Amino acid sequence: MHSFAYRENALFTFSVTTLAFICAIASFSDNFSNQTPSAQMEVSLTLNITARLAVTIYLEHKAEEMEVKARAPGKIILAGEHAVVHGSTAVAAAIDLYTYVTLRLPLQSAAENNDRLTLQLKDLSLEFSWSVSRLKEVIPCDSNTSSPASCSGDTLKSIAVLVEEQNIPEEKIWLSSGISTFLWLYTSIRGFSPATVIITTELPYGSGLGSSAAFCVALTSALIASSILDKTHREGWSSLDETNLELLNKWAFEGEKIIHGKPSGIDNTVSAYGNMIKFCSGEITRLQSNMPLRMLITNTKVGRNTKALVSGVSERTVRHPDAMKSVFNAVDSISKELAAIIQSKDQNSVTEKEESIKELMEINQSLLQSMGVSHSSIDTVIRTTLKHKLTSKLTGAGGGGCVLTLLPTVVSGTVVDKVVEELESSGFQCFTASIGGNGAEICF
Ligand SMILES: Nc1ncnc2c1ncn2[C@@H]1O[C@H](COP(=O)(O)OP(=O)(O)OP(=O)(O)O)[C@@H](O)[C@H]1O
Ligand SMILES: C[C@@](O)(CCO)CC(=O)[O-]
Ligand SMILES: [Mg+2]
Repeated sequence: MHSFAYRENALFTFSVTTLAFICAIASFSDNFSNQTPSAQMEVSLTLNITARLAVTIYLEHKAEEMEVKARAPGKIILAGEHAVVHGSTAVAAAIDLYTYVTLRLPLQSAAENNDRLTLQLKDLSLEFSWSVSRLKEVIPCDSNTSSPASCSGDTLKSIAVLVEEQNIPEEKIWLSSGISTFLWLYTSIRGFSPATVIITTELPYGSGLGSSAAFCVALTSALIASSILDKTHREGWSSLDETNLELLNKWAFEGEKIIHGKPSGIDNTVSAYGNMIKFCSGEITRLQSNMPLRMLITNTKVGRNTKALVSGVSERTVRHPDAMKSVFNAVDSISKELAAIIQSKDQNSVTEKEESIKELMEINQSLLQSMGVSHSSIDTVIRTTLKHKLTSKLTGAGGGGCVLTLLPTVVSGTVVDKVVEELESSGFQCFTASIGGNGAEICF
């Protein structure tokens, strides 16, 4: 297991460094005054470096645990939600609201005194904890695979027993799928080992901004980062390399399957890779926006659940396959056109491009309505913004949740303030977020 290798490695380096340090001190006292100034400088430098290394490694060795942090962004879907599950193209962008994961792994001696896996959801003041032996007893061993695999129905049932034992408060029962996903991802990637995992998020839960994907991506990033051997301390956040990004995206997709049932993969992909993407049947095209894109995000605060909404659309598709096929085809065209406009370098004025985007959003919203995923709260936001000549569409799974309103460059701050005031007086919550930022990042 990684923590063992890490400790052994640290011990070895510690011994070698200490030896070098002692030798350096000995040579310092005997010969230092007889050396040339440049040789004296070299000895001082060696002493300095070895001393620092020894202290760092001593502290690391003395530390009882190793800590890795990761974060992953939420997203907005500009066009194509739901239809993307049925093979249409969709366009999504990362936003600068993140889910953060801190993974604390006890080193070997401390692990002997602590055999628990603990999950802390800090924003909700909730903590869940299992003994490692209980996890081993209940979760089948075949779930511990080194490459991304789906969680079988039987394993999920076993995990559900472990979640039930935690007596989640009734009003927070919607967390069950997230906690099952946590247990599946953790035990699959790190096996049955003790740890404390702390989660905080800036994203509203279950509101269309990809809280489930950001949770899966951030958690997987931290788990994968814990097995990267080069843990040289770096300032701030850094991205993962392409191989690890691909790996974590596959795991996060498996996690999303537990929460969503039948995800398209767009949410975990945009959270992992960041920026703006065009996505169709697993194929990712990274988009380079060539125009300013400002969106107001309104959270209707109407709770909903992506899994139920996605399966509602699938049921409608089974009942009316031909009609729904036409709907999905229309959405596919909308997404492709939108991606082309955003990327276009032609001389069309920004205003013209914004007019086209506005219309595409309107058509997309009508098609989402025909899929049965809109909601009266979404209609209220659309009507309110339309009074100010602004266009809105739902984003994510709909059924409540968040709504996007395009803010064209010509729209003044006064108009935006008025719209926000009106929306907030209806009990909604408005915010803006920067679009197209970084994807998953880690920090040691
Ligand atoms: N920080 C978190 N900690 C634990 N579980 C989480 C967290 N964030 C999301 N979840 C899980 O994800 C579920 C919400 O996912 P859901 O897909 O329904 O909404 P969403 O991802 O916010 O919206 P959308 O899928 O439309 O973008 C929650 O009920 C919970 O189980
Ligand atoms: C509704 C949906 O299209 C987007 C949810 O953000 C589901 C998915 O693509 O997995
Ligand atoms: Mg989701």
